[in-house]
This record gives sequence, C-alpha cells and structure tokens, in this order.
Amino acid sequence: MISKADRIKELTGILNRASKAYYMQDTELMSNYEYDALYDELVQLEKETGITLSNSPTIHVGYEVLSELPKEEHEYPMLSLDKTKDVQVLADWLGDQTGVLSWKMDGLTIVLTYDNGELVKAVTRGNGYVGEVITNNARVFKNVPHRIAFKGKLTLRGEAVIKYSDFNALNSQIEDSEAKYKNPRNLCSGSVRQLNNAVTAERNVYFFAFTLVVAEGMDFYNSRMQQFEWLSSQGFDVVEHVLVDRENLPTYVAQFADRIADNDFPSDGLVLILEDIAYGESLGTTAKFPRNAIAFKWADEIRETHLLDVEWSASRTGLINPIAVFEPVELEGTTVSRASLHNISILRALQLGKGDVIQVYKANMIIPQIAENLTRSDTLEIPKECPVCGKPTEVRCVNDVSSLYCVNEECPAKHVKRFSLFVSRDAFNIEGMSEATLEKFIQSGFLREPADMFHLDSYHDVIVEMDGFGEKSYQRLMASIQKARKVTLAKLIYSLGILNIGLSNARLLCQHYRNDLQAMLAASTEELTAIDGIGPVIAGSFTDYFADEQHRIELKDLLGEVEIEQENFSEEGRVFDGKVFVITGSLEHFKNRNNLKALLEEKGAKVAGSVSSKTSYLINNDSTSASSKNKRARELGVPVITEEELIDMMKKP
Ligand SMILES: NC(=O)c1ccc[n+]([C@@H]2O[C@H](COP(=O)([O-])OP(=O)(O)OC[C@H]3O[C@@H](n4cnc5c(N)ncnc54)[C@H](O)[C@@H]3O)[C@@H](O)[C@H]2O)c1
Ligand SMILES: [Zn+2]
Repeated sequence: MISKADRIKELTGILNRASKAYYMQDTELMSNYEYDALYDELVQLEKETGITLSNSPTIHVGYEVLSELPKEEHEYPMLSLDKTKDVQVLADWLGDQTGVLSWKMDGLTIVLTYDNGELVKAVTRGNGYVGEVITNNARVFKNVPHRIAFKGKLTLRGEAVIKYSDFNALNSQIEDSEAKYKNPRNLCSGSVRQLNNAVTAERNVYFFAFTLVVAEGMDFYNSRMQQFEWLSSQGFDVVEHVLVDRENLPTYVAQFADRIADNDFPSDGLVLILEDIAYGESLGTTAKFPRNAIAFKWADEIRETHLLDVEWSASRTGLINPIAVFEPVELEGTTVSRASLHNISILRALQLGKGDVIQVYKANMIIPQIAENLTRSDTLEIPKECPVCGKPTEVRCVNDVSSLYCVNEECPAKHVKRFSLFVSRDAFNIEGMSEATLEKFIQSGFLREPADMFHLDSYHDVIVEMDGFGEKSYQRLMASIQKARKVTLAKLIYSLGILNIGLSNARLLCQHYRNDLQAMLAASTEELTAIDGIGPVIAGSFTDYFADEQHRIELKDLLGEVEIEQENFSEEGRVFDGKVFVITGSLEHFKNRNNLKALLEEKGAKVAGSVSSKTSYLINNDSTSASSKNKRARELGVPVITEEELIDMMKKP
C-alpha cells in the first residue's frame, strides 16, 4: 500500500501530464470522466493530509502558453470553476440567494477590452494569468462588435465556440479521415489561435459573453441580469441564461438538459452565478475558484455491461486504433455497443480483458466512452501483428501518449490514399466511393491493386452486411463502377498516382503519342523530355514508375478491365495551339476554373497562374476590376477578354 503522500505525488504527475496533452497537444491520455475522478481523489487526499504540491493541478488553471502568439498578463486573473454533478448540491450552494443559470459553453475563453467605443484587445485565458493576444482574430469572429455605443473602458469575458453544424461541414470537406478535427473545442482552439486571421475568418467562430468584468462609470444596480441585458444592448450575444432560485432550479436544469441534443452550440454543462454582484464578490476566491459561481456537469447516465472484444482498426498512416465492443446497452436514448479507446495509454490504464464488467457512458451526453473497468482482469493482448497485413506492429510513444502502429510500408491500409486518387473525379470518377468505404474494402483485403476495383462483385455477400451498407447502396456503387469502365487514357494514367503526373501532364503525353500507350512506355527519359511541356523531372518520374515490373503488371491488369475512349487529337480542334491564358474573377458560363482550364488545354492552350509578357489573353468578365492581374495585363498590353468573347473565339476555325 503506498502512502497518501506518495499517491498525491503520483496523482499530481498523472493529472499534469493529462492536462498538458489535453490543452497543448489536443490529445487525450484519459477520458474526462477518469480525469475528473482522479482529480477528486487528489482534492480529497490534499484535504486529509494538508499537503499540496506546488505544481498541483488543484491550484493551477488551464495550460501553459507556449505558442508563437504575443503574450500578455491579465489585469484580472481568470480562474476555473468548482463543479458538482448533483442538482441538490447546486440548490444548497445557492441557498436563499437568486442566481443566473447559463450554458457552460465548450470552446476557448476570451477576454475582450473596448475603449472609446472600439475593440482594442482580445486575449485568451491561457493559464489564467497570462494569455495570448488574438485581437485581429477576434475581429473576424462572426458576431463580435467592432464598435459599440458605450465610450468608457469595458472588459468582458466570453467563450469562443464553433457550432456542431459548421464543425461537421468542415470535416466533411476533409477527405483524409485522420486529418479530420476531433471535436468543436479542438477546432475552435486551433482557429482562434492562428497567426493568420484569414484562417480564423473562414471557421465561423462565435463569441458568447458570460461575464462583465468592468464597464467604467456604469451602475448595474448590483445585478448580473442587468449586466447581461446591457451587454445585449451594446450588440453582444450573451450566453443563454435564466434567473433561478432554490425552488425552481431543478426544473430549469431539466429544461436545459432536454435541449442538449438539439443545441448546435457545444456545451459541457451549466454555470450558476450569484445574481447579487456585491455579495458574490465579498465571498472572495479559493486558489483556483471564485466563490460566486459553480459549474454543473451532467451526471452521466452510466450502464454496466460486458466487454466482448477489442477491435483493431488500421489506417493509412499506419496508426492502429483500438475500439471496445460490448454487449449493447441503452444510453441517453440510443443503443450503444462500441466505444473508441483512443490509444494504448487509455487502454492500458483501464486494464481491460474480454468478459470484464465495464461501465459505459456518453461524454457530454453524446460520445460513448468507457468510464471504469470493475473487474480489471488485464488480460487483453495488444496485437503483435497488423490486422491488415500481418506484419509486426510497434508501440510508439509521442508526448507521453502510446499508440500502436503498423510499420510495414507496403501495408494495404496505407493504400487508401492511392485508391482515393483512383476513384476521384478527375480519374475514374467513381461516385459514392468514400474514403471510409475504401478503407473498409482495403482492410478486408478486397482491394490490393487498381484492377481489383472492378471485381468487388465477388464480395457481394460480405459487402451488403457491412456497416452502412445494404443491397441498395451496394447496387448503386456497382452501377457507378460499371459506368467508370469507360475512361480516357489520360485519366487512366493520372489515376495511377505516378509522382508529378497530374492530369494535364498525362494529357500532354497522350496527345503527343496520339494515345499509343506502347510507344509511350517504350520511350526513354530523353525522348519524353523533348516533348513540349514535359521536363526532365516529369519524364524521369514516368520512366521510373514503369521500370518497376509490378507496376507494368498492374497496368496490364487494369487495361483488361476498361474500355479506352478515343479522343480526337487532330490538329483542327487545337485552335489555341501555343496560346497562354490566365483566368481571374468569377465565371458565369463554366462550372469552375478547372473545367475551363481542361477545355482550353484540349484546344492546345496552356493555362498559367499569373500574368506575364508571355500571356496571350487574360480571361476576366469584369474588365474594370482593380485586381492585380487586371492591372498587370493593362501594363503589359495583354488583351483582357470576357467568357463570351472566348466562346466566340473557340467557334472560329
Ligand atoms: N481528458 C483529459 O485528459 C483532461 C485533461 C485536463 C482537463 N480536462 C477537462 O477539463 C476540465 C477542466 O477544464 P477548465 O478548467 O478549462 O474549465 P472548467 O471546466 O473549470 O470551466 C470553467 C470555465 O468555463 C468557462 N465558461 C464557459 N461557459 C461559461 C459560462 N456560461 N459562465 C461562466 N464561465 C463559463 C469559463 O472560462 C470558466 O473559467 C476538467 O474537468 C476535465 O473534464 C480533461
Ligand atoms: Zn499493416
């Protein structure tokens, strides 16, 4: 049995490592549930023994500020909040006072300062004493007023947050499943702490005020509610709130709870602050918490169940993720049977084994997690072999987080990227084949080389049983694969993912050889370099790729599956041979720039990114625009034409 003092030391270390990962590296060494439980244990031990180490997380707030952003000390230090999960404790805490109950928003806390009616400063909470200056970023938040009617000095605090809907929309545009953002809080933290505010502007960050710190010369009649009302009148969005007393508190808490599932703004609980400002301030603070406010965290609905298995899911970068599979349980209204275990560190901390009795819950009422392992058999083996390729795995430790990796360069799990290109719009254009689907097929061993794409029908029975699949979606996918069999040679070459061979280079090659693939493959690097537009690097990539016997076999297999569409490479169609175009501004006739570019290239033109003395035409529908391209074109005497004029030119022989 270790002594209490030793346990205090141990817990302080564990919690500090977890905080560092959580706040600074956007990773988690343990669930919030476990963090809070260990934290409570530490608080208890510190109370019993009277020992608090100088680096104890119970007396420090937030994260150390290590970014490249400028730092600034807060005029009024920002503390954390004491918490409870018990409505009764919350009611007792309020006693005979009235309080203001609001969402505890889950983003990044920011302090704004206005002077003479202007936003002059925005600083993050940081470690509570020193934060990062992000004034220019705050200016591009969706709803922060740049000017207000009040001319005195105003300091207020609030939470910068990103909506679930915006978070999901952004993630859906990221094809690479590992580059996706983990949650709106991580995304918000990254978006607000940018060095370039153009990035912040795109992320739709909202700011909700929750504390008025000072408003010079203003009298709020000692009321938090008055302060909130006044902030609204100045143009701020104030966190949604309601005035409560001990009697009606439980009803209001229940009403907030009912709305979590539909709330587009992420929250991780509620905050209760005393309505009486002066009385609240007279209570003072502890080392870490103000005494005039308290946070309420949702008492998670916890269910006991049995761990059936841990699945290991390999991904493109080689990372192998553990997923717990358990006997299905009802949680917050849905049936749950799986929960991510995140990484090896979390898995080891839980000492799992098949058949263990585990407690599961939904974090913030949304994401299934394992809270506790009651039986801790610790018999689970971490696979020594990759579930996909069978080659040895490796546990790697980065920033105190251990994760399992497949180190085999040839592991099919890593081929997802390659197949993503293969099915993309400019290549085989297989609609409905998402990266997630590719990953499943590759993991199951259905896709090893490109030609395999056309044999997926042999796995019909397995595919229709897969998660997210049914007979209907299977048929739809097969139909788009069938459709894709007809392809131009240029697209086929592009689809192979040869280094430096984009679609336009593949087109150049096909044009030059009039689609004669054998001649293309027989050409030497020197011969290819002689083609206009093909340099030694591109030529070298092409010949290197096909010097590999395996690549030639794969190409042959693929050719056996497809029908090459003949293209017209006759000189007549090439009305823009040797011309150089630059496109700027928005387009009306063509869907997008890539479309127009492809058409121009087909007609023999080159499309460049900037105007130079070599430019033949600048395409711009607004010839009066003050854009730099327009200006440069005028300086150089390059004709500026509209899309209409361009279309006319194409018609001419
Ligand atoms: N999983 C891990 O490894 C890990 C590590 C560290 C921390 N954590 C989690 O973070 C928590 C501690 O976080 P914290 O100290 O940053 O914040 P907190 O949970 O103590 O929350 C207090 C802060 O919430 C903000 N806030 C949001 N809405 C508000 C409102 N309406 N009114 C007033 N304040 C509002 C304020 O900035 C306030 O300071 C832990 O309980 C734990 O769950 C997890
Ligand atoms: Zn592998």
